[in-house]
Amino acid sequence: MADKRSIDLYLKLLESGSEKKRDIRLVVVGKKGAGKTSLIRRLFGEDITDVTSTNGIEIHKIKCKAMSDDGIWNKLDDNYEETQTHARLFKEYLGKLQDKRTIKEPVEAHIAIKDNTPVIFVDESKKSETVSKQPDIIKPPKAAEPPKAAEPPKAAEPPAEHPVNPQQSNQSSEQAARDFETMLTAKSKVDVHDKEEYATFMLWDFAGDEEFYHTHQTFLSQDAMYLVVTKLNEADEPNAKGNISNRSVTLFQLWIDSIHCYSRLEEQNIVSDDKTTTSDDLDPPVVIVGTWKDAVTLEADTVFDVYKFLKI
Ligand SMILES: Nc1nc2c(ncn2[C@@H]2O[C@H](COP(=O)(O)OP(=O)(O)OP(=O)(O)O)[C@@H](O)[C@H]2O)c(=O)[nH]1
Ligand SMILES: [Mg+2]
Repeated sequence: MADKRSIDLYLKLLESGSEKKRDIRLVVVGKKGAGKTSLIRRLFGEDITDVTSTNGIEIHKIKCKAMSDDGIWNKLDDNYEETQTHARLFKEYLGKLQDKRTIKEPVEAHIAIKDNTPVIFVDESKKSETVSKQPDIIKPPKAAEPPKAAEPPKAAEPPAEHPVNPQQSNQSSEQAARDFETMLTAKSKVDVHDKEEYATFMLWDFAGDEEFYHTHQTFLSQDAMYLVVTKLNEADEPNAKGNISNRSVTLFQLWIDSIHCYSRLEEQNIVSDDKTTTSDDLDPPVVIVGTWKDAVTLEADTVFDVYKFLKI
């Protein structure tokens, strides 16, 4: 809800928890016409006959569900977004409920309600503190029956219901709990025992046009992986070998340098007993893809020498 109270509450809740970000970004860069879009289409198993030059950046988003154990990532269908949001909310909500129930045993969770006040779960141990801090909260009367022995928390169970003032009970708390449960379990079929993690795989297909280059800098970051695509057949252009003035090769070098401006790991000097060696591990990771192999006329070794010269 967009009222002021809800927004404040929402912002507080945002600060109260955290989760691992599992999104992956793969950025594909290289000279115009190098075959970036064709490569991506091939990777997606799509047709490449109608590929046209990319304008700006084309972003592909693929929703994945990752098995944490075997590392296999599965593509999800279109309604993933809502399910994922609900799963995130619901797991957090359940975690909080379970904490309340298991910290103190037996736990007697009450729902303190006040009109225009968010639902607050008060546990016995903190009752006095909570009540004194929030004097306006109406404490529900104690249940006639003795509190139940602590049970293992059940998955989709709403907060325990206690005999409370009918005016209160009919209002926000129960309704909210019911709505919440319905929304999360019935509609989106969230499996709360689901141990899998969700992530979005984003593939950025950059335009190779040199006019776009200065804007590309804005989008390069260390939290990505890169594919640098280069036309192998242009390595045999005049002066290519050992000559940085070859346009194709220069642009290739430009991309490698630009990406590594964001390097997280400085080149490390590893000192061992007898010698000092240098680690070439650079972050972010870059995969080099040679395209137009079918059009290469030089020997493979000669092409390799051109790129070797660049000391990448
Ligand atoms: N012969 C040959 N043609 C290719 C190869 N890869 C791509 N092409 C062709 O090269 C042209 C340009 O390919 P794109 O995939 O649009 O290249 P791009 O790097 O995305 O180009 P921009 O988006 O303009 O930067 C298309 O006509 C492709 O069919 C290849 O390996 N061999
Ligand atoms: Mg393209």
